Amino acid sequence: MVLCAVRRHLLRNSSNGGVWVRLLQRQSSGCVYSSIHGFNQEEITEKLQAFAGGSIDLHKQESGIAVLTVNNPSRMNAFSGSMMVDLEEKVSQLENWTDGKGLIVQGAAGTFCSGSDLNAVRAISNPQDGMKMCMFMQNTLTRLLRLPLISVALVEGRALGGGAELTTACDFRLMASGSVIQFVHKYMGLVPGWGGAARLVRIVGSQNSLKLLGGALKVDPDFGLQIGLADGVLTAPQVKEEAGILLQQAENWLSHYTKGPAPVIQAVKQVVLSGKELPLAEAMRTEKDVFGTVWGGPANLQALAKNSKHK
Ligand SMILES: CCC(=O)SCCNC(=O)CCNC(=O)[C@H](O)C(C)(C)COP(=O)(O)OP(=O)(O)OC[C@H]1O[C@@H](n2cnc3c(N)ncnc32)[C@H](O)[C@@H]1OP(=O)(O)O
Repeated sequence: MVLCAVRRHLLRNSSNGGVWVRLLQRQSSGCVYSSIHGFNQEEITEKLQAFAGGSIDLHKQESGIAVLTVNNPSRMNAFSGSMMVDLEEKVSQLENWTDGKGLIVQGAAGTFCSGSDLNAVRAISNPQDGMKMCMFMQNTLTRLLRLPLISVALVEGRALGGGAELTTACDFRLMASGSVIQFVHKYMGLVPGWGGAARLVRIVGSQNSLKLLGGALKVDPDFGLQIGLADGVLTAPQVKEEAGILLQQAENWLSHYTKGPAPVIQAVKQVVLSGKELPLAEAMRTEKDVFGTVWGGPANLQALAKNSKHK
C-alpha cells in the first residue's frame, strides 16, 4: 500500500530532480498503524516518555554510512519508553538523509540489546497499553526496515526479546563470535509484538521460526549462519581497548554494498524492498519508476561517457 503510493508519487514527478527527497518524505508515512486503527501517536508518545533512561544515538558519517547505537548499558541496553520515542525520531532523521547509503545498528558497551526495559513492562502490563506500545514499535521498526539505506545489525553480546526483534528490522545481521540472538518471549509468557515474528518468518522460514520461538533457542553465530539469520561472523576483540575494531569490520563488510553514488544505492534498496513487499505486477511497476530516477542520471551518464568495461 505504501509502496504503491510511492510509485504513484514517482510517476507524477519522474522528470523532476527532487524525486528522491519526496520519495523519502513519503516513506515516513510508511506505517502499519494510523488513526483508523485506533492508534494515537501523541497519546502513546507521552506515556512512553514517562519511562526515561538511556538514549538512541545517531552518528551520520561522510562515507554515507550512519551508526545507530542503542545506549543504556546499565540495563544491558534494554529499551526504556523514552528510547522508543528517541528511536522514532532518529528514524525520521534517517528518512530525510539524502546522502545516506548504509546503516549499522549496534548496542553500546559490548552487548546488543536485552529487549524492553522490564521496569516499564511491569508498569504498563495491561493489554491495552501493551498493544499501544506494540503499534508504536511496529510502526517505527517497519519504517527502519523500509529506509532507503542498506542496514546491518551488528550483534555483539546478547540480543534478547525485543533486541532479537530489532535485529530482524535490518536487511542483514552480522554476529560477533560469542554473541547470541534469542527470542526469549516464551519465557516471559509472551510472543514477539514488535513485528519480529512476521519478519523472522520471512528471513528463516516458518519451520525455523517455530523452532526459534517455540523453543526460545539460543542462536549462536554458527547456528545463525546455518538457518540464514546471520549473514556473516565477525571476530570479537579480546581486549576492551580494541572495542572499535568490530564496528570497523562491520563498516568494511557493508561498504561492499554501499560503494557508489547515494541515488543508485538507494534505488537498489528500493527495488529489492518493493520486490519483497509487493505483488509481482506492482513490484514491476515500482521498479520501472525507480529505474526512471537513475536512467540518464549523473552516475549513468558518467558511466556511459567512460565506456565502462566490467571485467
Ligand atoms: C518485547 C518483549 C521483551 O523484550 S521482554 C524482555 C526480554 N528481556 C529479558 O527478559 C532480559 C532479562 N535480562 C537477562 O536475562 C539478563 O539480565 C541478561 C541480559 C542475560 C544479562 O545477564 P547478566 O550479564 O548476568 O547481567 P544482569 O542480569 O546482572 O544485568 C545487568 C543489569 O541490567 C539489568 N537488565 C538486564 N536486562 C534488563 C531488561 N530487559 N530490563 C531492565 N533491566 C535489565 C539487570 O536488572 C541488571 O540491573 P541491576 O545491576 O541489577 O540494577
